[in-house]
Amino acid sequence: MIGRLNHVAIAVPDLDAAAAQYRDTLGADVGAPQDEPDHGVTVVFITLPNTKIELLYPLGENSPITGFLEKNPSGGIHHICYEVEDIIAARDRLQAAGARVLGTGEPKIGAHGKPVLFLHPKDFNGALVELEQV
Ligand SMILES: C[C@@H](C(=O)O)C(=O)SCCNC(=O)CCNC(=O)[C@H](O)C(C)(C)COP(=O)(O)OP(=O)(O)OC[C@H]1O[C@@H](n2cnc3c(N)ncnc32)[C@H](O)[C@@H]1OP(=O)(O)O
Ligand SMILES: [Co+2]
Repeated sequence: MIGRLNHVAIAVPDLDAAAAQYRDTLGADVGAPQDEPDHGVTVVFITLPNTKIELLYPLGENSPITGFLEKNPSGGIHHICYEVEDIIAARDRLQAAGARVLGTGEPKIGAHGKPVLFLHPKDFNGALVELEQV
């Protein structure tokens, strides 16, 4: 059911410094910061030949990554995003298998303008999983 790895997200305490490090030190193709108010984050996408890295920084007062950064003040890998062809079919299959879909259970539009859902990290080996319909 899951397809390609769309991105690996890293929560960072300083978005400009992290973007500069990927651009200047690692020599990567780094995009501009994008505010995602529906998700409570500002993101910077880094395009690699085979996938993307998503740098995450909290936006607003109820950001879902505030607690994560408090626990990991130097930053850390926050989630992995897999592509699916049909996000509703994927959600229904996962819920039938007992996995917890986060939020309302209805997909939101993600940073690429496509529907996304998140799965509880405790149900997936401690790794928060995002699904993106492509
Ligand atoms: C723009 C979009 C896109 O790409 O298109 C995005 O990615 S938006 C990316 C940002 N959006 C999201 O993350 C949305 C989905 N996330 C959420 O709903 C939340 O962040 C949760 C994953 C439910 C965590 O919520 P909260 O921070 O309140 O958790 P909590 O402190 O109660 O944590 C419950 C347990 O989960 C663990 N936990 C929390 N966040 C985790 C993470 N990212 N990876 C692995 N484990 C994690 C905690 O350590 C704790 O374990 P212990 O109990 O063992 O200590
Ligand atoms: Co993401």
